[in-house]
Amino acid sequence: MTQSINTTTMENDGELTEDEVFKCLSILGQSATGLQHTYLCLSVPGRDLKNVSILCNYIYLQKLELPYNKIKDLSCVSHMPHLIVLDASHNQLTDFFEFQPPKNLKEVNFSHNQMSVMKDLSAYSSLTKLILDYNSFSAIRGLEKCKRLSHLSLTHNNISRIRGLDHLPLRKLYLTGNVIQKIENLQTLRNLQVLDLSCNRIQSLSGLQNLHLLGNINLESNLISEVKEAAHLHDLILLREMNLLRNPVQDQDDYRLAVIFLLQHLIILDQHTVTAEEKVSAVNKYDPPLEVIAARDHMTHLVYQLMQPQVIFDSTLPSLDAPYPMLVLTGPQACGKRELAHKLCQEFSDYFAYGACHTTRGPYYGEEDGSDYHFVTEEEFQNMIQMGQFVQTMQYGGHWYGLSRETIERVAREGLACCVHMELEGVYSLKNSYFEPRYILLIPTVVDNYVCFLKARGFYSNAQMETAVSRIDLYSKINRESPGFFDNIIPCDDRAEAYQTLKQLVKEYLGLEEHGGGGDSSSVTPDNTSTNATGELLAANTTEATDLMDSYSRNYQNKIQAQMTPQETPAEMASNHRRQQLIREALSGKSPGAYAELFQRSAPTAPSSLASQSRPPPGPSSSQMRPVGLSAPDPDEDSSSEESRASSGLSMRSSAGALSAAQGSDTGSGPNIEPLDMSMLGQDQDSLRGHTDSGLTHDAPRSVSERVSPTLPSSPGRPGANVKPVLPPIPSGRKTNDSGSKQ
Ligand SMILES: Nc1ncnc2c1ncn2[C@@H]1O[C@H](COP(=O)(O)OP(=O)(O)OP(=O)(O)O)[C@@H](O)[C@H]1O
Repeated sequence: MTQSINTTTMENDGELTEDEVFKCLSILGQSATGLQHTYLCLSVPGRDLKNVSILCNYIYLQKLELPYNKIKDLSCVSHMPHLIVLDASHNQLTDFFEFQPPKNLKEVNFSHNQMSVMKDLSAYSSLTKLILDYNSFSAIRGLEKCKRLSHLSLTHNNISRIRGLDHLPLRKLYLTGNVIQKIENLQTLRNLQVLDLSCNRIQSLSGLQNLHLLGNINLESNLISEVKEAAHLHDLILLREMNLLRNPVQDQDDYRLAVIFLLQHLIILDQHTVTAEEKVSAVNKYDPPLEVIAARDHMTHLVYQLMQPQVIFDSTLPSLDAPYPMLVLTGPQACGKRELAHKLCQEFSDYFAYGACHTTRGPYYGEEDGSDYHFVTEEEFQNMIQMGQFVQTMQYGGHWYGLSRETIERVAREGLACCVHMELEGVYSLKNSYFEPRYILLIPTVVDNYVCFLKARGFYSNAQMETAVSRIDLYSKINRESPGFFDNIIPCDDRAEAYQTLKQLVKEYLGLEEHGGGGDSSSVTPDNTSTNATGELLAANTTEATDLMDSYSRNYQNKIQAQMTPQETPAEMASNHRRQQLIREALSGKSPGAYAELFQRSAPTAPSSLASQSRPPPGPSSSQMRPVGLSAPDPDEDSSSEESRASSGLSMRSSAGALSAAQGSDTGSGPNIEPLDMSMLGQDQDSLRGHTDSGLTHDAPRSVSERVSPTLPSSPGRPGANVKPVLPPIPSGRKTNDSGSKQ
């Protein structure tokens, strides 16, 4: 198809001439085979044209570009039924689409004109792209029938409300530079992929929730002030790019990490690529894995403890090599662990005492202060943290729970092992400490029964019950994925049965029963091979459990880790063998004297590792504590035995001495324990974390077996008055004697 053109060359002021048209006309897209696919295009930009009426003659034009002119009248378009693309941007048009609709008109650009009112565009149903930037529109209207409109740009107008767009197939919507205050009426734009609402007055991101194809949102220069607004976009899993620059929210601490955490699919935030490190930091900060929580908890308490004067707990340090015996019952809330712990401590009162944790929750009916928990205020609890009094803490259900050093100490002073109950996070945390408890998981296996029990208790809201139930899976997962994490697992659907199993197990731990005598009780091996309690399973556990001479065989995890640590030298092995033999003989009554000697040498000895240094004093009530270096010289100390020195950590004695000297503690006065003022140190929790991350890396969470050399003998029993021969090494039996040390 050819266009006949009258080539009159006369040029009037601002009037488009035929000559000009001729020069600017082009035929695009002509196919090699013929003329069928021609695309007739006229482009006359920036000529200060005012009058383009001559174009009435060019009825076959398909693309008309007249930007940067001074055109006020475009009625000539009425004569172009084939027009597909029209660009009349940067002109002086005041009328909106004042021409007969070309049937196939698809793209129109009227930006930078002087239009103020959008009118009905029903007749322009082929429109796919409409650009109306920099006009004076105050309302969006007339687009209802534009059923093919996928690109709409109305930037820099006076639009105050988003409306009139319902059900349009828009993929790109640009509304920059208006006066919009609220994101509304977009929920039917299911195809929307790009949304630009920058430079408006928007305060909330609500209203975007259903736009599931959104991949790019620009909200720069708005009034969004809360990070939590990003949660409205949480379900937009295709969202890859977002811009919140120049919003008040940018001033919030950790804004970027918080948004990255809330919108984990983002690739670009505020025009910067989101790095993998940022993603990991965000998760660690806002939804840390249990290990991370525990490591932080441990580091916090360790640092607070280290800030206190260093003392030795003579009740819990009979030997540096002998971990204080503890039993931890763990499992989801109200699985019966507290009740079972009490029962066990009653029945085995010669061996165990209940360690009451501190909590900020109020007492339930019938709960007595000091018996189930020590009930304290939030302020008291925080003070205790700052005084370095806790071994571990956790928040559960909005309340704090913590096991204080003094709780353990109190039981230890009685010459008993401490039995506590706690949630999984507490277990993780304790595993970072130098304690080596046995962990028994009590797990409901019939969820319905568990739910019934929770309901029957009448304490819990639905949300609390849901949390408790959901944590069953958490415990199971840990048990599945970390074999040996728990030393034993006991189904607790039937409390009486569970107690029998627990009792049996404890007897075996204590060596009060023959191995494998589990009878009908039911326990599960740590690798969760079965829920059926058979004597075989118990026997398997029993073999493990009764080897109390070796703290490294206490659980599989320790064993695995021990295997990964450097092997003993032959000399060390021989030495350890001799010493273990000595201990065994002492326990069996053959040579108590030798064992007692060994034991006594080690008691007043300084900590042998940083972990040991962290055995510091909890609180002012710890009358049993002595600052390191203040202990009276042990008359029985025998410097002749190098082996004994090694086993009792003598190699660190000098450093402990230095510490006490630095404290000026040779006056003999007790330790002056002050709460740690972190602000004085210029440390908040986060910077504290930073310090421990960098400066204290040697204290980063590690397993016990990593911290204590596997070459050291472990778990010797208590000398002398050893009426419970195979009980784990309970400190010194001051319950009945040695009152002199309890001042
Ligand atoms: N120091 C601690 N560290 C971690 N978890 C703890 C600690 N002390 C208590 N818990 C656990 O916190 C959870 C909530 O304790 P709380 O006593 O309020 O619950 P409960 O409804 O009485 O249930 P339960 O009978 O299990 O104690 C329990 O699972 C409990 O074992």
